[in-house]
Amino acid sequence: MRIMGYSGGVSVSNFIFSGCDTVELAKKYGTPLYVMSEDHIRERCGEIKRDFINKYPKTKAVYASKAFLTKEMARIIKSEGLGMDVVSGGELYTAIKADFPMEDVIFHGNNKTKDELTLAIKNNVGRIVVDYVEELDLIEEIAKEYNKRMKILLRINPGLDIQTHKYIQTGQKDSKFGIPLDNIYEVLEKTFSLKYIDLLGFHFHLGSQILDNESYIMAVRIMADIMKNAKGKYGFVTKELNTGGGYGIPYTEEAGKDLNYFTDPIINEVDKNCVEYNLERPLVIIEPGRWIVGEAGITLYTIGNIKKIPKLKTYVSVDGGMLDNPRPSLYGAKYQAVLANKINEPANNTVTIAGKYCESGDILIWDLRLPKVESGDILVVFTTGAYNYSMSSNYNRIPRPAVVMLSQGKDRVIVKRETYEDIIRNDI
Ligand SMILES: Cc1ncc(COP(=O)(O)O)c(C=O)c1O
Ligand SMILES: N[C@@H](CCCC[NH3+])C(=O)O
Repeated sequence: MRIMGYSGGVSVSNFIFSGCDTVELAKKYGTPLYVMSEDHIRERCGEIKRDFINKYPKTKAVYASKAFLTKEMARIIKSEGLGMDVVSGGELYTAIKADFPMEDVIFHGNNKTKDELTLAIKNNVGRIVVDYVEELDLIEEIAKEYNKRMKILLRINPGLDIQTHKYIQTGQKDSKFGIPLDNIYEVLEKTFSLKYIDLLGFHFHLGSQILDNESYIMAVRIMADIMKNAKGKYGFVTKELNTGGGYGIPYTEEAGKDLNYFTDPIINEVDKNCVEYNLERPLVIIEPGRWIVGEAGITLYTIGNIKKIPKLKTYVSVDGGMLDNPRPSLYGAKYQAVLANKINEPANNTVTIAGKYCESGDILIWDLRLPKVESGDILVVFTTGAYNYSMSSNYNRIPRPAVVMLSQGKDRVIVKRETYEDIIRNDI
């Protein structure tokens, strides 16, 4: 695997991440502990600016905040000059509270509630991405009430089955997301009839953890066709084309991909089609989430129970599991890990890393090669920056871990560890 941003490499005996000793972090903050590298996040944002925004005219990048969002993360994204994609009232509220510029926020969702849309419209979010025709009426009604004209994009379902886990595909025809190709013109006509809605263009999102770039090329062709027809039929000029996110990252054996691998073919295909159809090239937007934060995160655990089943398996239990990282149990996702305090010892043993929750499916890693494991060792699981903290839960009434941010060898807490009091806070 590619260990990006793990600057500092390996010390004498402990694993160093982003310039900090992970065993010391575990001692200082306790475990389980989410650890994020601000240096890595900023490196990724830098790559986006260098190889996309500054390389091509009329481009914009927004961070898909569902991957990992806290107020501090919103401040980092703001300072990097990227926009933000939110998908719920809670994500939007976090952005508001972090003073994120609202004109740079794009609001998505396949079933946004009236309250959520009202919050978005009152706060002047930059774009609402409309997922279904009736949503137009709801936006029109609220926008009229607040006397605002809302800028929108239409989310098109391109009907493409891409290669990724079934649960994280979104652009296939049989999906809850987006307007089916067959309904586009009826939705367009409805949009043009509304007074408080300003249509800027189209959006697609194919899915997540995509490792090829062909799917994006195919989707752009489909969108170009829509842009051509919208111009031909209605004289509508597409000003913005949002090509979604989904760029895959290495978890175990996969090869890491630079941003260019995805974005160059997207831009080339948009340019090519616009020339061919005689269309003005729209602003091209990308929405990566995982690619920005996935490899920026690790999780630290302390090893407890070691259960050896003779001639079968060794279960090594950690003090976290499916609550802080539901991806293995949801998607069969695979992770790589090492013992932070035995980084130079040979990995001669095969063990299965189990969580501490009351579910047999609470397994973090099957058949992991590790040095001789002892209770008290610190396990580092890599690539947990995306869709771990953001998908964590309180099952079994267990408090969520803290999140520590590392920057240039210094650590700071950006989310406090939950307490038992937090768990019962809203109980009556
Ligand atoms: C609309 C939209 N944009 C962007 C993303 C970001 O996806 P990823 O984190 O895979 O880049 C998602 C999540 O899949 C999404 O639903
Ligand atoms: N939660 C998913 C990604 C879904 C992205 C949202 N459409 C994952 O962990 O891979």
